[in-house]
Amino acid sequence: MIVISASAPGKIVLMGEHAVVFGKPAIALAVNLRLRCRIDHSSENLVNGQPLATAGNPYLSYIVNNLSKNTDIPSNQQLSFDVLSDIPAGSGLGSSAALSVATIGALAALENKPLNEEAISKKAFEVEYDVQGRASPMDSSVSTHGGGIFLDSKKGPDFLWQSTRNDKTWYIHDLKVPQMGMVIGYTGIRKPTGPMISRVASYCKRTKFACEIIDEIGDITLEGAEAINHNDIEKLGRLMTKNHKLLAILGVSSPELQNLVDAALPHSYGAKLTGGGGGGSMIALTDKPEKVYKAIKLRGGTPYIVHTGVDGLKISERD
Ligand SMILES: Nc1ncnc2c1ncn2[C@@H]1O[C@H](COP(=O)(O)OP(=O)(O)O)[C@@H](O)[C@H]1O
Ligand SMILES: C[C@@](O)(CCOP(=O)(O)O)CC(=O)O
Repeated sequence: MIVISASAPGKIVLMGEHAVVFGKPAIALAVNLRLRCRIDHSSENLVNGQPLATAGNPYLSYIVNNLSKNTDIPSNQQLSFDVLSDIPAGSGLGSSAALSVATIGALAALENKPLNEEAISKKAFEVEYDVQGRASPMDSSVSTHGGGIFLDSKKGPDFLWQSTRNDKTWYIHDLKVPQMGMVIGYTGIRKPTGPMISRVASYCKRTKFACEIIDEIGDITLEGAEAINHNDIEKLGRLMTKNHKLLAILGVSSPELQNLVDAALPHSYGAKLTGGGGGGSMIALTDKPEKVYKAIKLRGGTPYIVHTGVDGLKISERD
C-alpha cells in the first residue's frame, strides 16, 4: 500500500498583508512551524480518523470535491488524511495555505507526479481563494517555495511565476533575506482570515481614505524590499512598525495585538501584526529575541522564537 506524507511551512508577513489582496507588493517568509499531511487510500473519506465534513474541514473538503479537476485520481476514490500541525490555526501564520500546499503536494506524490512548485502553489491559491471568498497568492506561494518571497505588480529580478485572478496579476519573486532575529507573539485569539479580508474590502468600497491607506502600505513595502536588499535592518524595522500603524487604521489590529506589539517594541527594531489580524499573531524583528520572548509572555501572549530560511513543500515519506 502506498502511504505518502508531505509537509509545508507556515509564514510571517514582513510587510504588505491585506494590501496584497488588492494587488499591492508584499514580503513573506516561511518559518520553522510546519504542517504535515499523510494520505492513504481508504474505504471512506476521513480526517484524523473522523468522517470528512465540509463544516469542520472546508479546505480538505474543497480539495476532495475537486479531486478530478486537480488530479487524475478517480473522484470516487476515498482517501484518509492525517494532519499534524505546529501552526496554530486562524492565527495569521498561514495554516490554511500550509494545509492546502501539503495536501496537494501529497496528492501529486500519490500519483507519482514530479513536484512542480508553480503548479502546486497555483492549485493551493485556488483553494484559498474559493474557500475564503478572496485571497492573494502570498501564503500559498511562500508555503510551497519556502525561504522568502516578494510579490510585486511587475516582473523583476529573481522572478518565479505569476498568478492571475479576476483583474489582478501578482508577480512572485524569490527573496533572499539575511538571517534576522524574529519572534512571533500569538494572542491566543483565533480569527479566520476570510471575514478580515471582507472587512477591509468593504471599508475600501465605502471610503477613498481606506484605498489611500492600501496604496501607502504598497509604497512602504517597496521601501522595505529596498531596505532588505541593502541589509538595513533598522530601516526595515521602522517600516514594519509604520505598516502596523496603517493596518490599525484599516481596522485589522486589536487591543490584544497592540498589547503584544507594545511589549515587544522596546527590545525590537520594529513590530507589527502579521496575517489577517483581528487577533491571531504579531511579529517582532529583534536582536534580543529572549527579551522579546519574555515581554510577550508577561503580557499573556504565546511567544515563538522562529527561524526563517526554511524549506517549502517537502515530500517526507514514501512507502
Ligand atoms: N491542522 C489542521 N487540520 C485541519 N484544518 C486546519 C488545520 N490547520 C488549519 N486548518 C484549516 O485552516 C483554517 C484556518 O485558516 P485561516 O482562517 O486562513 O487562518 P490562518 O491561515 O491564518 O491560520 C481552519 O479554520 C481550518 O479550516
Ligand atoms: C490578509 C492576507 O493578506 C494574509 C492572510 O494571512 P493568514 O491567512 O491570516 O495567515 C490575505 C491574503 O494575502 O490572502
